[in-house]
Order: sequence, then C-alpha cells, then structure tokens
Amino acid sequence: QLKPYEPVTDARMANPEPANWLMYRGNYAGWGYSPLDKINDRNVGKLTLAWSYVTGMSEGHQAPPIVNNGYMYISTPNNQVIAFEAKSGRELWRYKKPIPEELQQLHPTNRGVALYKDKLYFATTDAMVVALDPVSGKELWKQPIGDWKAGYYSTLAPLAANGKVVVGVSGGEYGVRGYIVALDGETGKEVWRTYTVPAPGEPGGDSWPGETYKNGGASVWITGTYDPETRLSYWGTGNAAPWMPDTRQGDNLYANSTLALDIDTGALKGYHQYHWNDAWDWDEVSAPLLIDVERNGKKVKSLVHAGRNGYLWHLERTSDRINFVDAWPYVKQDVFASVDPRTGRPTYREDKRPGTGKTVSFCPSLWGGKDWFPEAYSPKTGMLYVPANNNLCSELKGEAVNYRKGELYIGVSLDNILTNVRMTDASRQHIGEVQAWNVGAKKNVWTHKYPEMNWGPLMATGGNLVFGGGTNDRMFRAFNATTGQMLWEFPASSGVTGVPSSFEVDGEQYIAVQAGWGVDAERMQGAFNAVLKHKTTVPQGGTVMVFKLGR
Ligand SMILES: O=C(O)c1cc(C(=O)O)c2c(n1)C(=O)C(=O)c1cc(C(=O)O)[nH]c1-2
Ligand SMILES: [Ca+2]
Repeated sequence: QLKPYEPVTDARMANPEPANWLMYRGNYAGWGYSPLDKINDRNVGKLTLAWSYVTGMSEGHQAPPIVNNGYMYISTPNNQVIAFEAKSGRELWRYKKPIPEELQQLHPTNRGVALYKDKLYFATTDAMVVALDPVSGKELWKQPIGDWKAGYYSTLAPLAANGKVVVGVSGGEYGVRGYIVALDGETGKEVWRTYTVPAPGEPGGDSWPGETYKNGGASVWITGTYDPETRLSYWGTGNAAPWMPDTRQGDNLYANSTLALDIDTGALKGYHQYHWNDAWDWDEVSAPLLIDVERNGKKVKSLVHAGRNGYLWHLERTSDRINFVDAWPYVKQDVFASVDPRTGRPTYREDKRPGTGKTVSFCPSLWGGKDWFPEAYSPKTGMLYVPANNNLCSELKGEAVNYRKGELYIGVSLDNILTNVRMTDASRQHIGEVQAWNVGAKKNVWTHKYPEMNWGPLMATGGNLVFGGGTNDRMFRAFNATTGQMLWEFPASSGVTGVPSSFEVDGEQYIAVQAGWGVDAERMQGAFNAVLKHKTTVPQGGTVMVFKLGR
C-alpha cells in the first residue's frame, strides 16, 4: 500500500514538507525541529507506542529515523541500514556491509543515512560511502574515502546537497589528518577533498610545528549544516592529536573549529576556532545551527554552537566570513581566564592546561559541556535547547606517545580515560541538564535537571514540545518547550541516545527514536561507576520506537 518512492530533490531539501524528516536534523539549518503540532503540550500525555522493532545490534544507536512519504530508514552500529513502512513498522529490507575482522571500532555507532534524489547514502566504519536503492535496498555503488588501516572511519550521517554527498572522517584518537570529502551523488566519484589540517605553506599551515600536521586530528564526525542562499556548508572539527598540547605547539588550525566550505568546490570561506592548541579532547564537531537571532533590536544571521568546551557561541555568518559575536559559559568552566570580546579567542589558566608529564584537573570534563548529541531550535519559541552535562570535571595525566599507523595516538592511558571523572559538590547534586536559551538576550529561560548525566539528542516540535532521552534510567521524555515542565516519559528497553524525529502519515503524527545505549555514554557511565558508591548498568541492545497518540 506504499506509494511510489518520491525522489528527494534540492527544492524539497531546501524546504522540507512538515510531514517528512528528510535529513539528519530535519532541515539544512540544523534545527532538529518538526513543525507538526497534532501531538502537543495538551495531549502528549496520551502518547503510546505504535510499533517497535529490535535491530539485533548492541552499542550506540544514535541515528534518527529518516522519513520520506511513508518510507522510513535507520542505520545502526556495524554498517547496517533497515527500511520500514513508517506507519506499520513492516520491514521493507535490510542491508549490512561486513566489517573487516581486524578493524577495532573505537566508536561503534552510525549516525544515520542521507536521502537524495532516487538514492540513499551512508558512511561506514571501514571508511566508505555506500549508495543504496531506497526501494529495494540494492547496493548501487561504494566508494572508499579513507584508509581504515590508518584509523580512518566514519560515523556521521552524510550531508546531501547540490548534486553531492559530503562526509567527514573520524580518527582523532588515531592521529589521522582530518578532511571533508564530497562525492558525486550519481556516480560516487570524488569531487573535492578539503583537509581540516593545512600543510606547511597553506594558510594556517604555520600553526603546526614540523611534521605534526600529518597526524593532527581535527576529524569530522557530525553532519554539517548548509545555507542554500550562500551555498556554504558549515562543519565542526574535532580534537587536535595527540591530546597533549606541548607535542604540537601552536594554534593547530583548524582543529576545534567551525569551517565554512563552498559546497561546489570545498574552498574554505571562513572559520572560527573555539579554542587553540586543544588540551582537553574538546572536539567541537557539532555543526553550528543557522538561526536568525534578534540581538539589541537587530537581526543577526547567526551560527549558534553549544561548545564541548562549555561556552555557548554566538557567531555571525556572511558570504565570505565568520564573525565572532559573543560567548559565555553554560556549564561550570574553569579553564578560560577570558574571551577576547572582539575575536572570541580565549586565554587559558596555565594550571588548567594538561601536558606531557603533568596531571591536571579541569571542568567541564573531557566529554564537555555537551558532547556530540545535537541541540534543537524552535522558531516558535525562539529558544535554543541544549542537552548539557554540568558541574563535572576530569583529571588527565599526559604521557609521551609515538605515532604508529592504526594505533591509538592519545597520550593519556586508557586506564586514566576510564577513571578520569572528578565530582564536585555540585555534581553530587546533579549533572545532566536540558537548558532553554534566548540566545540574543543571553538568557537562560529554563533548565531541567537530572541527577546523573545526559547523552540525549533533542528535538523541538510545533506542538510546543521538546523531546529527548539520554539518561541512564532509560527514559524518553517530552517537555513543555516554553516552560520546561516535564509532560511525559516512557521507559525504553535501553538508554536513548538516538536522535528523535517526527513525521506524519495519513493525517496522523508520529514521534520516532532509537533506544540503544553504547559508545561514550556507556564509557562515561563506567568512569562514573569508578568514582560513585553506587553502580549503574544500562542494558544494551537497539530498538526503533515509534509513538502516536492513543485514543
Ligand atoms: O576524534 C574523533 O575522531 C572522534 C570520533 C568519535 C566518533 O566518531 O564517534 C567520537 C570522538 N572523537 C570523541 O571524542 C567522543 O567523545 C565521542 C563520543 C562518541 C559517541 O558516539 O558517544 N563518539 C565520539
Ligand atoms: Ca575525539
């Protein structure tokens, strides 16, 4: 009873129908917002499970259910994509790409598929992009984008725009040299590749001593946002490698930055580095949200980013630059002594900078004020919603490390990483938060607090709701977007670190999300268990959950 598959054109992508969820965050601006309002703050208490489906995988289920006129697609860890009839949960097909046996997955997750024209794309753990037929699941082509034997892998959902499929590579903990690569959507042929770490002689190349740029990190593992008007895509970059900053003295451009890349050529048109010479593993990979922000009575075409470094960043975007507007801490941050009001460049407290042979504690923890899980923005309330971890700190002991192809290149022992968490008096009271911000006014409107951490991507809806999971009690929740009042919660089979989405079929609205705890939410829980008196175990295993209003 499914209608013929409807190709996903540039026009549809630039202006997605409210009934569908065509890409990672629902729109190119990265809002994580569904305009649908049949499920709303008055009736959300009646939300019930319409269907669910066990994926057969453990580890991190983080991908949003992507929906195009009744067809739904999810990806799971281990290079798996599953297609459903969105309304019923009937499986249409399942695709699994084998992973080489010797490949060790440091971050076993996949953050979703991209739909474009008559194809579906996803990026793999063994550093390929695969194109599938969305109707049959048949493999159309696969294109290698990096050497997995050298620690390159992909976890992000691709960005599809202007005839291209654009992805980045992970591997910041293996000493890769990061890049963003665009493939021709039809053929898979590489169109451009832009390194996030410049070579000597290129602009920014002098921010790396000697040969260090070759293993400088700055990986890209979260989908970029895109402005069709300027044809600029915006990407966040990860930590510089290895972690200890004295091994690569200099700013280390363009690690921990937002980059503006021309979608047609990959040319770098602007950047903002959130913190230079990274020492804290604060990957700034979340792409900034494209928002028109009212500030001092003026509209600013903005880029907004809740930094892993604990600051909320308000930038301005133009056709050829990124300008700093403002920044302020949204969680406890004890590293920045100041932020230059003109450029946004921070100065550091020396005693808060880890280094080789030093043991240093700092806040927020190495997982940051916010790790990879996305913020959401509602144009209805004008608020930015931030899933945060507050009051938490880390202690790292820097060690010398030599680069060896395909091996971890961190400079902190795994033992230390798994016990790095340091509690404060405040974090014994609460850690996880959902924060609502009026960015232009720099005003925190409401905050919902959790006793322990929050790893939950957020979605806002036209029904004055904000949805998110992320806590170790397995709950998936809905909040009143205006007031922050918790209106509904549902105990999932596992912790919910999936990106939620919403869609409509035959006039009925649905909320969809994957449960499936894993990756660093799980590792961080281990680090907590090491310092807390009680231990929490979160069950693993992926489930797709789709909710609708009960009668
Ligand atoms: O530097 C990198 O390339 C890289 C990649 C990834 C990833 O691809 O998931 C993570 C991280 N770093 C990282 O620092 C991090 O905290 C993290 C958490 C997670 C997760 O899925 O929970 N992935 C990653
Ligand atoms: Ca990293």
